[in-house]
Amino acid sequence: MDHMISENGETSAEGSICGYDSLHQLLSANLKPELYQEVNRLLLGRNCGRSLEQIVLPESAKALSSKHDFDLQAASFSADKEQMRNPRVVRVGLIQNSIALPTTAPFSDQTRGIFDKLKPIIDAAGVAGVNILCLQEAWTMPFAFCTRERRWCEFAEPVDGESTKFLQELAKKYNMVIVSPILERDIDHGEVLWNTAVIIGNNGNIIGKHRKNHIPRVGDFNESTYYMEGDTGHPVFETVFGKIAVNICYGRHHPLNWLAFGLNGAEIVFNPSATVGELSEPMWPIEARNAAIANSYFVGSINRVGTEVFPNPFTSGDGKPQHNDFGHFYGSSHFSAPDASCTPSLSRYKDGLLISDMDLNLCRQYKDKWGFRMTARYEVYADLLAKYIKPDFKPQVVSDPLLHKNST
Ligand SMILES: NC(=O)NCCC(=O)O
Repeated sequence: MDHMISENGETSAEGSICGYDSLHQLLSANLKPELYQEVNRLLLGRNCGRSLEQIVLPESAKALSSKHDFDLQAASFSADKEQMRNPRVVRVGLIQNSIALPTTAPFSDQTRGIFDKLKPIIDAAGVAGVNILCLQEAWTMPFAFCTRERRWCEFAEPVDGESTKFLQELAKKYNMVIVSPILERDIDHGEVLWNTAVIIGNNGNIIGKHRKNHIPRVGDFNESTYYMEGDTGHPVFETVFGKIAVNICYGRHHPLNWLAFGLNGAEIVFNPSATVGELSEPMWPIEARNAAIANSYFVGSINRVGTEVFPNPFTSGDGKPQHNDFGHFYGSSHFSAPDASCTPSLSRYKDGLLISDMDLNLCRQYKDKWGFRMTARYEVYADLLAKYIKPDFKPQVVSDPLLHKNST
């Protein structure tokens, strides 16, 4: 197969951009092995000259992936052995998927179709011994927020609704923490909607929830039509497997959002997302990795896959023609680590489960090595931000006096 990339990155009729499935697959298919190894070292970080250690998965997980046609990948991050602490290795999973039925199907069938599609993938995570699993943003529904139509609100459900009940069973069965990002309907507070991640404990209990902090106002991401900025702060959930947090989708563009989860002690931050190629693909591998480095924690990035077509056309408010779809959700879910290493990404097109073993001791090891927390000088920035939010704030700009002399 020819592996050239078209200039505009357009999707070909076969549904793949000139036939490549992921950046790493593109590079490995086109570079000489010694060059690929060097590119890998730079792209994937410190482990990867030696390549990430492989995880041997049980045949039962592999069989589920073949039978139900989803991508199954696994890789392990390494950490140094310590004298005073035992390793704290946890197995973490990310699931990316396309929707199951057309957006014109009855809504309950659409949700049920996604449950049925995800069940074997979650089973695969379970039999593979995953301890913490995260699903994609608004996983129970098509990403209909582009439309601004009210009817898609019907997909919203309470934190203890149908999808939570479905996952509680599986969490209990597999002794697995599950992070479930849904469109939430807060029945007790006037039926208000939120973009929420429900944290389900390994005993099937609900540990808590987090509501998306930053709402996009870009392209067709008309999410402010549906819900408001979250009111839950930056909670870190202490689970039996480690301290986790959730930075939902567009929150990844806000370094202070990442920082806040870090200040609260997160060891793994999940970024369940829904984003499309034209808008964000070049940013995708950079932002999560940067957050993991800057905050000395692991990041799990998840994006849905496929193109979702809606019955009524909508515009992007940019003078371009109306259209019925958002563009291509490019998948590419992956993990990043505090030492700047990351896993190869899942496919741009296919449903998938990515599994990674990570020793959470690496977080402290990298705090000790780089001292970012010690050198951060938070008080300087606290002072600047306190001034910035005041109406009388004046930016600290020192102008060249000649600049103004010359212009008069
Ligand atoms: N779901 C969501 O917040 N998408 C916004 C687009 C982006 O952040 O790439």
